[in-house]
Amino acid sequence: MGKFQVMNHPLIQHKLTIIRNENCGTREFREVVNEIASLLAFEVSREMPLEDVDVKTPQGIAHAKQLSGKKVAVVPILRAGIGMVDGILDLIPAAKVGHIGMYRDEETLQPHEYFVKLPSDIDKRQIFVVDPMLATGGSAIMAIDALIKRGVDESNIKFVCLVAAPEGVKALQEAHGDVDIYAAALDDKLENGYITPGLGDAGDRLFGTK
Ligand SMILES: O=P(O)(O)OC[C@H]1O[C@H](OP(=O)(O)OP(=O)(O)O)[C@H](O)[C@@H]1O
Ligand SMILES: O=c1cc[nH]c(=O)[nH]1
Ligand SMILES: [Mg+2]
Repeated sequence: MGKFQVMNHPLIQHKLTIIRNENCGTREFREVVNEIASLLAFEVSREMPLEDVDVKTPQGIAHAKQLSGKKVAVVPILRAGIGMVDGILDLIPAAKVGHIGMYRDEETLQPHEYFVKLPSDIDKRQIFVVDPMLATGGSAIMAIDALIKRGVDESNIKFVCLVAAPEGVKALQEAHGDVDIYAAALDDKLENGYITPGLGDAGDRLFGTK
């Protein structure tokens, strides 16, 4: 069973407070989302496997460590997930980036897939699916369905978000039990499909629409 973890690092919590504020403008929102994404990637990457390696320094041989696990792919769920990509690439610059386009019907809250473009070796990579918001869970579930359809094993997927609703966590765990879920916060509830208190519409706040 995959785990659900709230990342309580003080810098993550402080920065999340900044973007929750309704007076935080587009420029600052965009900047701080990337900063939080970096910090989340730092925390999540603690679990990456290492192997021993000897390296010749100017002074001798160091018995050192290097990453030994799968190469990484970051897969943002469009649009809002794009806001987290640069922050993660700052930390894992060699990662490839796939995109899954998904919009939620405002009436039914059902997700609709409109774009999928992934690295050709996606099934061999450690995947971080990123989206600031896990609300009903529909978009995350459908995005992960799209990866599984292309040969990805659920256990190679980590879902990283900023704010999660209890309803979304439950739905995602029920649909994809082996996916680990990481969030900066677990909020109270959904109201009319929006996470409450949440931070509003992440896509609109990132891109200055509406
Ligand atoms: O868990 P869910 O109930 O599926 O809701 C979460 C989704 O809703 C938002 O995207 P939206 O559909 O607003 O599209 P956008 O990113 O293009 O703004 C958000 O970025 C998630 O993708
Ligand atoms: O609260 C929410 C729910 C879904 N999508 C958002 O951007 N915000
Ligand atoms: Mg979306």
